[in-house]
Amino acid sequence: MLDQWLDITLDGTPPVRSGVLAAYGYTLHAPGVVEIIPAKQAANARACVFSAAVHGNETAPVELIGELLCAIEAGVLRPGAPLLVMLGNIPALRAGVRYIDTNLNRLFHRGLATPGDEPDRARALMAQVDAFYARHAALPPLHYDLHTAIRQSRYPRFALAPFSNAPVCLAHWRRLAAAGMQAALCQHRHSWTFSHYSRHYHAAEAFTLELGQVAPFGHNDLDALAPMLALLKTLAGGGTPAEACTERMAFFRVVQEIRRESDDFHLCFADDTPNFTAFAPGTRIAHDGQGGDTRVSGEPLHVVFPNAQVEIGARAALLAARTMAPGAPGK
Ligand SMILES: O=C(O)CCC(=O)N[C@@H](CCC(=O)O)C(=O)O
Ligand SMILES: [Zn+2]
Repeated sequence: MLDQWLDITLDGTPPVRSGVLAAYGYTLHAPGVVEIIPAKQAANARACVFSAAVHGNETAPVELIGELLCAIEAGVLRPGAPLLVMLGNIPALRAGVRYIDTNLNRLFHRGLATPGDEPDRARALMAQVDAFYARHAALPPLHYDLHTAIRQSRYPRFALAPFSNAPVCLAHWRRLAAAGMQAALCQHRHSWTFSHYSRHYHAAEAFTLELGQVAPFGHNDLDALAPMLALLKTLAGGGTPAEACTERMAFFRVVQEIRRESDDFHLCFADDTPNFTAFAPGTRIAHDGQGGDTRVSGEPLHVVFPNAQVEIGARAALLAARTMAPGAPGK
């Protein structure tokens, strides 16, 4: 069943809703939401949420989670931790597009009152996460929301830490370094993404993980993601993840968010500029008919997720400053 989970989700016709095997039980709680409960919970187990396809055209994370579920189904991986696997935007996944009406990854807020299919899906996903963490309240909560980026990147694999007053534990960064993440970006304010939801409302170890560039199914470089798959398997098995020195990663903090305020908006650099490209102080980055010009001030800043085509009022780019690696000598 688990190895056909993507097909079942896309067809919308699950043959069975739950099952019990020797090593684990599973329950389909909702379309695209499956929970795996180990027969024997490991001592180091965390309550693990792995989500993918919050943007429907980001296929590498779906393939990666498919590999994980196949390993469990084949008996190669014995679950040792409760695991909630979620596919975010199923209609967008079917259509191979980022979203249908609005960006699902801006809607994860308990006060969300907007009507519509994507807001309804955000409410359903938030409720599933709440119920899962409540069922496993004795375990540390963890949420990896897996994505791929629209553009090329100077660091193809990078982690975003949602805004929080509590710093990220050094061990969490060290795990991501061992899993092949090449950079980290700490958000400077609430952003109402799915990983932010778990961090903000559940104090989970939560990250958005960018795992390369958007590509159609079958065109993703899963070899580059082998260390990340190993981390997902270790967490699902309830094991102790490998750690590596944080100096392997480049660290950044967001200092400014550029929003598109009007139709008359453009970015002042080439469309193929990779994520994390640095711009010197004084450089004009964006022009908006309503908001005016945005220029780099103070220190060189690195542009991340530039996208002039976003909805009016939405984030069109982040500007980030380089910081020291946490735990590096001298810190
Ligand atoms: O490449 C892009 O422009 C967007 C890739 C993407 O979907 N990124 C996430 C990041 C979430 C966060 O800011 O934590 C998003 O934009 O939702
Ligand atoms: Zn995404």
